Amino acid sequence: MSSGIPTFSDKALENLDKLSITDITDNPLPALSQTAVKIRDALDYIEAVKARFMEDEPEVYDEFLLLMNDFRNHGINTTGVINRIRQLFHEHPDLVTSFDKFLTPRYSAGATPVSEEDEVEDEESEGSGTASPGAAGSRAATPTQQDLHRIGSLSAKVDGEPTIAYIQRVKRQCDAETWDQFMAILARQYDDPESFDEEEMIRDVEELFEDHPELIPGTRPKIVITRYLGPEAAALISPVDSYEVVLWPEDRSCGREWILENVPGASALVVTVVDKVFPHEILRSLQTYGTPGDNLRVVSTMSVGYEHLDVQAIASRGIKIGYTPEVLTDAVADIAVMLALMASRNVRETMQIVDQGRWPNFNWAPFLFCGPQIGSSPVSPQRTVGFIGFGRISQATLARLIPFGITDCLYTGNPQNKPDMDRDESLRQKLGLRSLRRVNLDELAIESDAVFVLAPGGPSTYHVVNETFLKKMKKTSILVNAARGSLVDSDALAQALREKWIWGAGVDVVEGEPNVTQDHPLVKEPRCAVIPHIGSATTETRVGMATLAIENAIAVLTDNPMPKELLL
Ligand SMILES: O=CC(=O)O
Repeated sequence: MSSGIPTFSDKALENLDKLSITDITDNPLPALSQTAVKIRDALDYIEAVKARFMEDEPEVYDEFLLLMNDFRNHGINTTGVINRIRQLFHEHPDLVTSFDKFLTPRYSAGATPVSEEDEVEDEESEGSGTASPGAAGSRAATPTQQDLHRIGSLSAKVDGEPTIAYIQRVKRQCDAETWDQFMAILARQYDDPESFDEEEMIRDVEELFEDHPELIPGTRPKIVITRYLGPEAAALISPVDSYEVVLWPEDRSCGREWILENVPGASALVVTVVDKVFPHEILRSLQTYGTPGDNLRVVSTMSVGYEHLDVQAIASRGIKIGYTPEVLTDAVADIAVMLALMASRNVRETMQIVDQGRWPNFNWAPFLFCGPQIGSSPVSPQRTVGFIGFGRISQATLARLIPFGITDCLYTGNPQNKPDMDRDESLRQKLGLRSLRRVNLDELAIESDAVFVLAPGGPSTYHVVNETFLKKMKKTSILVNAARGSLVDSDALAQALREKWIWGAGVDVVEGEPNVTQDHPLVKEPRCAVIPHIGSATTETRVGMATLAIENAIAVLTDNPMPKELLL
């Protein structure tokens, strides 16, 4: 069938007890009752619509779900829903055809819009009994309008959470026996529609999920957010009230106690780069609630770096991790260039002259405060930049430096990854560089006029810039760190500046931050421009990061692919 909705033999219309989500989604079915087939057809249809539209036209899928909900709540009648489906899917005739299979012959007979008279007549003749097993007869597994009402029934009860997502959540979070009991409760409404009592069904489901309160229909997945992330991000969570949002209300870091108190029962945890308390404590805290990771499905950080997360521990519990690469590339590349200029042009020291009111007594002299020019010039026709790490941010920084007159580029890469000569050659040509080469750390230190540290933190890059490295650098060179403090040995850098092994430094990150005070060795060095980790701090970038962090979390909760999942 073109719709992707399978048909079933009569033999398959048996044995409701054997129904499970595996039957519904994964395997050829051994034997299904008529009721089970109907449920499955409805779910399959919703899944097919979702697959068709979710990626490129999510609004069509949303509209379809709303339509089903409206129908279920009698906000629209059968004629209305049929006509709207035909409009909505007018470019997808297979979906219209599949939908017709849910209808009685009267409605499905033609593709032309149906009239109000048809509606009245049909509802009179159909009554409520057509969904009962006894009425299956020749129409076998074809659900009726009544069944269509029921497609929406679950979604209404889960407070806006799409039916499929709710059912998949139940499947994921309960054992096989509970799942079978759940399906049996749902199937009752199909088997005996006349005495079906919705309140009773909800009560039974509530009782069934006594130990899993988050699965009770109407109980929304809980999202814990450690900081208000601005109106754009907030708008992503609030419109349908699909989530129970627990938000730290103050404009300062929430601290570990607050996270530990609130994370039990949460399905998603959204954090920032300053929330360093997990995962050990959090996972321990979850143990008091249930098996760690049972409820918590995603940790989403509003940062590209993830050294504050024990990613291995989180991932090993099946919890997904979201992060925010790309959106901050430009902002961090801007800061890297700024720090390079600040370091080479003595900005820290010269601004202090003004700040301290010493300008009036400042004795101008031809070479006072002169630093190395960042780009090439007739006096120094070659200028080489070196990048420790050559990812997106390094490449964006390099592109920004080209107009200054950079002539050559060196970089070090992750030893696990092979050099990509073709990529390097095409980048070299594109940027008009004389050379662009991957080298080892020694060569990079020796040859570069400016070294940019832009690699991820963590054990494999710990103190790559140390005394040995700094001693190899040119006396006129500068060092910029806009990555993570842990890559640079602060004491060695302070000594290098003090003893003039290198010219200057600019750092946005310092090991041990934010505990960096006036007596920190780097702060005491006038040739070191220190700024407090503001690399991504443009309004546009932070909005992008905040919304991406929330989108990552919501994607997991709605069983969609995460826009930016950290894959280990
Ligand atoms: O440092 C900032 C980030 O990791 O996003």
